[in-house]
Amino acid sequence: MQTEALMEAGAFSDEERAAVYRAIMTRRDVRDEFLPDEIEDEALWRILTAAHHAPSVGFMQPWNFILVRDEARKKQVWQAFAKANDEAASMFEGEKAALYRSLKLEGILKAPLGICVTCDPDRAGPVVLGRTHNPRMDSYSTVCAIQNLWLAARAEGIGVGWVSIFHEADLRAVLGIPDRIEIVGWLCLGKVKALYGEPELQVKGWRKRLALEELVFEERWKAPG
Ligand SMILES: Cc1cc2c(cc1C)N(C[C@H](O)[C@H](O)[C@H](O)COP(=O)(O)O)c1[nH]c(=O)[nH]c(=O)c1N2
Repeated sequence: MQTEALMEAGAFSDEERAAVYRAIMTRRDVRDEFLPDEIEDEALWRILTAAHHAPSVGFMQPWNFILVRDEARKKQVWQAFAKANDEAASMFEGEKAALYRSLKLEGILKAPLGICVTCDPDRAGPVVLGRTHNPRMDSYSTVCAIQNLWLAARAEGIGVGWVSIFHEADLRAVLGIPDRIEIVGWLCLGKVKALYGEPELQVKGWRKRLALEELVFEERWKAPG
């Protein structure tokens, strides 16, 4: 062990621990609660720094963050969403379809900042430590970065909404993203008036949080029920 490279690893103080869990429990996906106020550069950089400190396979750090503030560009992104969302609505049936159409599933135009998070599979060369047997590991790493960003934003009082209802090719065309780069998420960021206390999809009757007890198994897989 290279002891000179190690840091202290004890549990956090009660207050620090409470703050970490508070960020986790009160993080919400934001669609409609955005305020128009700009996010300060310092806060944005702290949030992006948190994202950049996520774990990544082979420490490849495959992410990029494309910051989009231009209204015309956001309008193009929204149009790509609107097309896909219409298609999505037709995939549900009956009451579910009606409920789907009543949901607002993005804040692309309302949020002052859009961030397209991408994954570059070539960032660390063709053979990556840890990705040798599962090529999806670089995408998973990028998702870890998004989660760090989401939690740091919560601590900064900034809301984040993840929008995934797009044809990837449409977003690629709008943002000039080359084919070899994967688009992992479109994030809407902005200060917020308030947040839902529970997931909005639960509040609006789409789906409830599952009981953790039914999801944790000892030793062997168990079919539900
Ligand atoms: C990969 C991925 C993709 C999406 C989402 C999340 C994630 C992780 N979510 C947000 C999702 O609906 C939300 O996280 C859950 O409903 C739980 O709510 P809270 O995040 O706790 O508020 C989401 N929400 C939405 O309104 N439109 C969308 O396109 C998406 N896409």
